[in-house]
Amino acid sequence: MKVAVIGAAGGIGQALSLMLKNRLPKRSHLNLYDLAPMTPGVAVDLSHIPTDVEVIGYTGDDLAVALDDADVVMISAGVARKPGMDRADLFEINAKIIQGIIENIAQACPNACIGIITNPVNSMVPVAKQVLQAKGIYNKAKLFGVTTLDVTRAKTFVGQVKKIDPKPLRIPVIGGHSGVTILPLLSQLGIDFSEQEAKQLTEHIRDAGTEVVDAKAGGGSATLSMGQAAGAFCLKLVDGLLGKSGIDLCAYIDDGGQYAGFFALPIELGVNGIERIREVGPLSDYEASQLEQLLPILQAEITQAIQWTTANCCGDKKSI
Ligand SMILES: NC(=O)c1ccc[n+]([C@@H]2O[C@H](COP(=O)([O-])OP(=O)(O)OC[C@H]3O[C@@H](n4cnc5c(N)ncnc54)[C@H](O)[C@@H]3O)[C@@H](O)[C@H]2O)c1
Ligand SMILES: O=C(O)C[C@H](O)C(=O)O
Repeated sequence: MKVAVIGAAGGIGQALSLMLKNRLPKRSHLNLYDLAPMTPGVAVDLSHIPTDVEVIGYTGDDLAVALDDADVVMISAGVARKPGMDRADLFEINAKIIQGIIENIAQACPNACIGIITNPVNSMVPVAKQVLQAKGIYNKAKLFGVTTLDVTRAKTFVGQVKKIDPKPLRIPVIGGHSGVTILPLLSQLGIDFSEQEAKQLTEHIRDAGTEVVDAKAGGGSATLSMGQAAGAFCLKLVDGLLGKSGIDLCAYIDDGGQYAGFFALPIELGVNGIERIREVGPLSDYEASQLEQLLPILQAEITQAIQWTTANCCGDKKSI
């Protein structure tokens, strides 16, 4: 397996790369790229960990070299928010970064699975789709917005409230990755929640990113929990690509028009990326009302992405 991490010298990139150096299958290759000149040094640092994963760091003009023939590309390149900002405020600056990276992927590793961590995820994934479509290589089974942290948080907070071990919990989190578009399906856990508990937990999961941003007081957003979540996502993707069966997770994917065009859904992974989209299952009345409210918000974020790509890079191509 060859995995490339783009944005590898950043807070998430370093935590993610550490996990991958330790946990990728033997004889894997881990390529790190970041604009930051320290990136080869991050790779040298990691290379002293005794695992059978070769790690090489690239910077400057070497993005295409870092991406060459990658099976999986994890993207955390971009800017993180500060207190008082919404994820959507990062749109302009991060859309240009995603566009550039995806154009390089189209050349260097057109068959790679792509995991987008960069915010706003709700819009960056549709930007990536448009760019891939314009290059004629879009494969909806291989493009993912990484929403694993929402599931991680849902498990942690339910564990805290109910005083139970969070590890074995399986909580689908659907929708998107911003404020009210994050919809944890607590009713599917088989645990009794009062109406107030379900509402408070849902709000806590939705606000958790802002909680970290505020607590870091201008020093960025979640990096360590996200590095761990992105690592878990990537390792599952790799397991699927290697043919392991029963690999499930939730991710923000092309929903084929079923919800908003893109939507976080439970999926099964396989040798070609997304093997199948699983049924969402029954929703409580509260969850159904939240779903209704989030759809127009998510649609607007996707429309913004389509309009931006149409104006900036892919105007002559079909939109979502
Ligand atoms: N999906 C999620 O759940 C989730 C969670 C946390 C953060 N994020 C997002 O992830 C992104 C990264 O967060 P972070 O905390 O790691 O930020 P960071 O500032 O620590 O790291 C970002 C890195 O990207 C690099 N970079 C910028 N432009 C680049 C380019 N064109 N090519 C290569 N590298 C480039 C920077 O040099 C920096 O090292 C942010 O947009 C943040 O909002 C997403
Ligand atoms: O909140 C952020 O800006 C980062 C990330 O999306 C998160 O959920 O922690």
